[in-house]
Amino acid sequence: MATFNMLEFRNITKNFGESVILHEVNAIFHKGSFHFICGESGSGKSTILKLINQEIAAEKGDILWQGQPLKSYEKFKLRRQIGVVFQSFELIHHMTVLENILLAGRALGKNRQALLQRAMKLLTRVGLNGKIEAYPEQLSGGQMQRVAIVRAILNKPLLLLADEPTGNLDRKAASDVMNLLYELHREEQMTMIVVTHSEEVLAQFTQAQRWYVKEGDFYEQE
Ligand SMILES: Nc1ncnc2c1ncn2[C@@H]1O[C@H](COP(=O)(O)OP(=O)(O)OP(=O)(O)O)[C@@H](O)[C@H]1O
Repeated sequence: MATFNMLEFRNITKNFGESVILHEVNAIFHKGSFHFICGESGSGKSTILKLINQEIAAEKGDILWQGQPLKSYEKFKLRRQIGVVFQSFELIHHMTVLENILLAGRALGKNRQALLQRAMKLLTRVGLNGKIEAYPEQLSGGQMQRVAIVRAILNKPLLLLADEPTGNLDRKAASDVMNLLYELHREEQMTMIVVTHSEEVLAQFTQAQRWYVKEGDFYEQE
């Protein structure tokens, strides 16, 4: 049987106008692994997540997902397989915690009862089962991010992308959210790629793989 890497960048070049963000970079992300993407502000960290999530396209090269060019997948299929968490939580303010979470599942056409069960299990797991009827504005930042994480993993994606998930949180909430992400990665065998520029976060997880984006290059720290 053919073997393939879960996610692979092959000779990817990405420019914005005259700025070269990535120049012929290669990278491999294995199934079940946990990665940080680091680098200075403006270096291209979010750009890498946006390329994986097909929000933007590369000028040159291929991104392979499960051995096939990412661009050959239908978007809705990728949405089931790749979850995303943002710095700004991106919750819908007029919807309750549970409605926010179920909306993502419904959009992907899954059975409501199964989704509800999974949502309740995850909300209990992240300590928010008492908040299902609350609205986002009634939650702390750390709680909002936990809701966003539950929403992103409701459909058991193979890969979770997180763009500065602790960027809007105080030190304690940031540490709790990062611990939660790492634990969920272990419990759900979910591959994760987390963008951060926080030295504190990096110091907390020395076991994770680190990638740096710098002046068009994208490389793994040995
Ligand atoms: N749609 C776009 N059009 C033009 N330039 C862009 C676009 N998106 C990003 N850029 C530029 O590309 C560079 C990399 O942006 P990116 O958001 O990936 O950086 P980053 O490393 O995530 O930064 P930060 O840590 O500040 O969030 C920046 O100089 C940015 O201004």
